[in-house]
Amino acid sequence: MQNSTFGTELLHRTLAGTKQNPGPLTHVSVIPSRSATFAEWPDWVADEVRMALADNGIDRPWRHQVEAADLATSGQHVALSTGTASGKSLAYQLPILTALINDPNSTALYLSPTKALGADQIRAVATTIAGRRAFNHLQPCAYDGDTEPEIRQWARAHSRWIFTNPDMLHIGILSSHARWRHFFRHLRYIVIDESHHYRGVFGSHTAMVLRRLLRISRSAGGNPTVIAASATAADPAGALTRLIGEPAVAVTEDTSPRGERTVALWEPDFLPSVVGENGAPVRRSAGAESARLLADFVIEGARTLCFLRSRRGVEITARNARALLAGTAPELMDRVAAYRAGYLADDRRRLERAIADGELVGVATTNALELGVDISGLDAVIVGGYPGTVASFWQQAGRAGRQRDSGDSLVVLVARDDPLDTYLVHHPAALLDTPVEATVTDPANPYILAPHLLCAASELPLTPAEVERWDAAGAVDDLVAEGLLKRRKAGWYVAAGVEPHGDIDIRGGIGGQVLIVDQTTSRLLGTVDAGRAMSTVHQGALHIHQGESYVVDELDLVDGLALAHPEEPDWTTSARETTDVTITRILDEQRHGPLTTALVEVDVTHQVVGYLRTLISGEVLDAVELDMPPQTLSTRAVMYTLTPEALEGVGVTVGRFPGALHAAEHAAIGMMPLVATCDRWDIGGLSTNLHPDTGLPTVFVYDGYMGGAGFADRGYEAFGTWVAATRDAVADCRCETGCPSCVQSPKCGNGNDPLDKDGAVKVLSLLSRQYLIDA
Ligand SMILES: Nc1ncnc2c1ncn2[C@@H]1O[C@H](COP(=O)(O)OP(=O)(O)OP(=O)(O)O)[C@@H](O)[C@H]1O
Repeated sequence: MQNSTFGTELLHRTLAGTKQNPGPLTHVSVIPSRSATFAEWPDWVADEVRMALADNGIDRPWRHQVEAADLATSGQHVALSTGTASGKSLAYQLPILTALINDPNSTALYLSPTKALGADQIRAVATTIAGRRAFNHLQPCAYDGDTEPEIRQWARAHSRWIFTNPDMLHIGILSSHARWRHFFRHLRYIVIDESHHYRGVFGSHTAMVLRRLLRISRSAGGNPTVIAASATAADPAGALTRLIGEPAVAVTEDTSPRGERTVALWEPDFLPSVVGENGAPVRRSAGAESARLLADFVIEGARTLCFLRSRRGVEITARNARALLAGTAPELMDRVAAYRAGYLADDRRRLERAIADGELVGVATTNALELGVDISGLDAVIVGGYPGTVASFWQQAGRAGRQRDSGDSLVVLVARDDPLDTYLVHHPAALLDTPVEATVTDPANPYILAPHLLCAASELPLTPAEVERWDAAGAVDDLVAEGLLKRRKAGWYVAAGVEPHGDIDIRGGIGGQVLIVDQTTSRLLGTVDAGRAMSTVHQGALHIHQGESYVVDELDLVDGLALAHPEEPDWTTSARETTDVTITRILDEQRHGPLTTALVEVDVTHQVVGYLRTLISGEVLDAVELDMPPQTLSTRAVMYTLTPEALEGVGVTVGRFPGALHAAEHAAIGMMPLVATCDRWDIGGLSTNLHPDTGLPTVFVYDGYMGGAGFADRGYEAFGTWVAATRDAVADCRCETGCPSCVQSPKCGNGNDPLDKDGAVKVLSLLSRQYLIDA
């Protein structure tokens, strides 16, 4: 192991208590500390701004802050991509505050993916300008779903810096842009904070909302410059360009100071007496292992944040850590708490203060604390389960370090029972030396584009130049044919009576919605995309809402209602569904000897046939049958075929085709997030030893959204990297015949049967070899 440092010492002391053989630690790296590089204040920065910052303890800017601010001031859209707590806020505050002082009419718009982050940023700005007359007329104000109607009216009339989110921008601002005309005419800057969050379907919707924002502002006479901030973005300039549809430049060199950071990768052991599906072994859960580490770190006096993927996981981990402390250090029990979205704002603020001033030593949290909230300077971060993207991992890791004492810190990633987690803890370079993944968006998806075209046309007539720029001619023709758009001299208008804004749920996905209602109180708990309702809120499904759990009593597809009641069972549910795929169009195809890969349009027909109930330990309680109608999804898929001869040539006999292809498909789905910014629940798959459209053994991996979300396209582009990593993940797993860490899938329609782990390694090796030979 490396030099004795804060992180490695803390690890050593923690490991002293584990008996596992081989030990849980699969890798340790030490990232050295770095000192700050300062720059001079640019001449254009208003004196009042400089003085306000100095009073807030900022005497000199770091170089990257000035670089980004200079670019924005010169009118270039800029993406600032530097580490967590590297002062990205200052980089946009400098040009905005200066512009707002110099031009008493100018305005600014701040967008964040969550309301909590927006609230945090307003507080930061309010603190900076508090008590200074020069800033009296700024009136920064939140404008989101929580803002009272009177305040909204006031904000429209008086605020020069509005803090909102893409949802509100779409439904509450662009839809009534005439009332915002003065604001848009003088709009100088748009901030897109945490811009890597705009990915997949949400990102594609947001991309269209931003294009609409820019056109409305320009038509009102404004000419805003976009400043995007993200702790971690691959190709930040390209990502921002894709998001706003206009050229952007990037600043990526982080010049803020940082303490030494030790990163450890940790794989929990198998549980000796627990049996999973089809007799597979089960590892100790990432939550249970994280609770143990959290308790250990707290005993060592290390201020620790522990990130878990679910709200339920957060509650259980905090409870388990406290239970462990009850036995060894009861005086520390009250210094461990849970934090997640869904708590009341006051409770959250209280917890944030308690974390900041050290009253709380250990906190289990969801990614609610990953975004922006200015909490840093902690000693350790436990990441309980890979958060899905390299970007999120670094964002969470970045909560430790800097500010306090030496700023040295320890970050531990605890693997979950999942092929991607297994792969990463055994291939540290894929996590630690890899640039973060490119965000995937697909605003050209006709199911996303068409409703936004209607919104755009209802806001201002669509011009031929815009239709061309948005590559929307086909979609516009379809909308005209449906009678929703009308062509007139000045462009396209919406037909009378069409009110398109309310039909788009920019986070929910595509298509209609099913309402989830607590039938004991008639309270609306939330909504789910109609296409996903049968697999997520079927009768008997466990539904978690803001940390409270509910069990669904009835799913009424005709009325679009799922009726549930509160219940805290000790099991979770996962739907089992059967799937058929038909190829409707081949978009691109490549032949590599016996292997053919293709990007295709497909119709996927699903039928939910039942669900499994699984105990928190991973043990399967039972399987329940359901009788549900089939439904069809038109989407895009990446697919491959192999000839039977090639499969037999690598030792997979005909009888083993189904198990080998099925296992290879599951693992590939689990590994897709490595190359595309998606979750395994965003995609689905099908494998068959003989597909009617190809006449060959075939595997499909498709986007789980109408029209696709761009994931299959990424899988097709990055096919070589994706299958090679999948092969390694399966081959490296220490189980004998397959487990959830490699080839079992938590949502398999066939109960994870048949699965042939050895066959999958042979198939994946063949794919990898063939693809490389002929690439
Ligand atoms: N030039 C500077 N000199 C000293 N401190 C600074 C400087 N710039 C920013 N800071 C401080 O660094 C801390 C982190 O800044 P900030 O929250 O803006 O970072 P961020 O990059 O936006 O964080 P996140 O990744 O959480 O969005 C704040 O406490 C801020 O006051």
